[in-house]
Amino acid sequence: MPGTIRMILVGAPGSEFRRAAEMARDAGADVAMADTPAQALDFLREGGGDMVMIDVDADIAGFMASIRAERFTIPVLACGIQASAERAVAAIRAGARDYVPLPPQRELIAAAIASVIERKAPVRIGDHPALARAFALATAVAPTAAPILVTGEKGSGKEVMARAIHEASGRANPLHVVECAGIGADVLESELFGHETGAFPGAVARRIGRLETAGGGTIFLREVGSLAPAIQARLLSALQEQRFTRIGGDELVPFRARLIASTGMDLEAAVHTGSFRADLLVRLGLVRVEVPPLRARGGDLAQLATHFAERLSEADGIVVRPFSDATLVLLSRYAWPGNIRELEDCIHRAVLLAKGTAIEPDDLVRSDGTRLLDLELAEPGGLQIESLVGRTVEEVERELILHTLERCHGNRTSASNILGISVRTMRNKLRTFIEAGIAVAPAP
Ligand SMILES: Nc1ncnc2c1ncn2[C@@H]1O[C@H](COP(=O)(O)OP(=O)(O)OP(=O)(O)O)[C@@H](O)[C@H]1O
Repeated sequence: MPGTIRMILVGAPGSEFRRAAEMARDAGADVAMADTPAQALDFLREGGGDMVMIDVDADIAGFMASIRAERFTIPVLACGIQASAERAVAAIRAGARDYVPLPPQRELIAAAIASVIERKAPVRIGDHPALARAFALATAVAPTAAPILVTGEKGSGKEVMARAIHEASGRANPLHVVECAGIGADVLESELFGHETGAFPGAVARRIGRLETAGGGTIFLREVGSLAPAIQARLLSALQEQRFTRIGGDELVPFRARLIASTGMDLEAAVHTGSFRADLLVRLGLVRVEVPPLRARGGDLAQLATHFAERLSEADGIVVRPFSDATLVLLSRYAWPGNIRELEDCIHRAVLLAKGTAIEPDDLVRSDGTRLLDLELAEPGGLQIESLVGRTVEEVERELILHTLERCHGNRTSASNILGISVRTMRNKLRTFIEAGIAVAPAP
């Protein structure tokens, strides 16, 4: 099933553990039962995994040390039958992310899975033409093996797009999501390519990497612009040769997976500064799908806000309140630099804060505590044509470009998308502005 997660359950094969495994399967996980931490490590080395649930009585500290040494980045939850609070706390101190009591409760197991792995149901809200065009392109190329580069601002829905492409591709294996930002280069290299025994001091056994476990499935590289140069070189070679070697080995492993990469960066600029390989960008960006920023998606905003308000109210057991008209206006005037993720968080806070019959402007608060009402927001459609009379087209165009760029926090691709011009045209215009000594918002 696309999106299935692999959970490794470590503990004595008693009935409570079997029951927990059944519930995890019901919650959508693919469960492998390991009797010991050593067997769990073998499972991880051979087939990878998305989360581990381990008996609170097992040597959790030792297990955590092993997975760190072997460069696994996997969330671990402790579980146990009538464990004392001290044991649960000790497990968390040893590195477990949470504690789940056994006998298992269905909701707790489901919540544990959902909290650790953000299993995003492929809900896709929105039908704005810019998004529809992006989906149409993505669907058209989905069945091919061509790599796809999904671009767009932070939180705009690039992973949602990648999941849609994967589903439309008909590839049976789950989507393998690999986070490239904020992870050490060594750890990421093992995660992707695997390693052989003795490849580095902690490599006590062979590990199979994502490129191998993915088989003929799809690998989604989030924030590909963060890849270290050595990994870029390895990845390029894997794409060119359709095979690769594990770290420290010389066996050639076939590479059959489809690659989807996402970026919120201007990769052309990264190529320019030398932090990203031009040849890799050509390979990865054979097909580009641009996810538009939320502020450019018109009516999608109200649709998404309503969807989140309903879903989050229900999840929190709160009565579903509609948005007042003033709230809808305020939502449409804010620029949403964090895009759909920011909208979702803001609506969640509003759902919790609202006390009246509707969600009011007062209930819209940013994560830093600022009320949207207190911000100076642009009036949609507030542009007075009269104010333009007497100015040259060139002047107005320049102002429009510079303001749009500023609202997009310097992101050239997003700004050109909103303006309906190519990135190349945008760059040429910006060059002429800079040459004329006009300040231009720097690229993010
Ligand atoms: N069309 C959509 N319908 C409903 N929810 C959406 C849609 N697009 C995005 N979301 C939600 O918005 C959030 C951000 O989406 P996603 O993770 O795909 O963004 P992203 O661009 O990949 O983020 P990042 O820049 O951090 O990598 C997620 O919670 C996702 O479920």
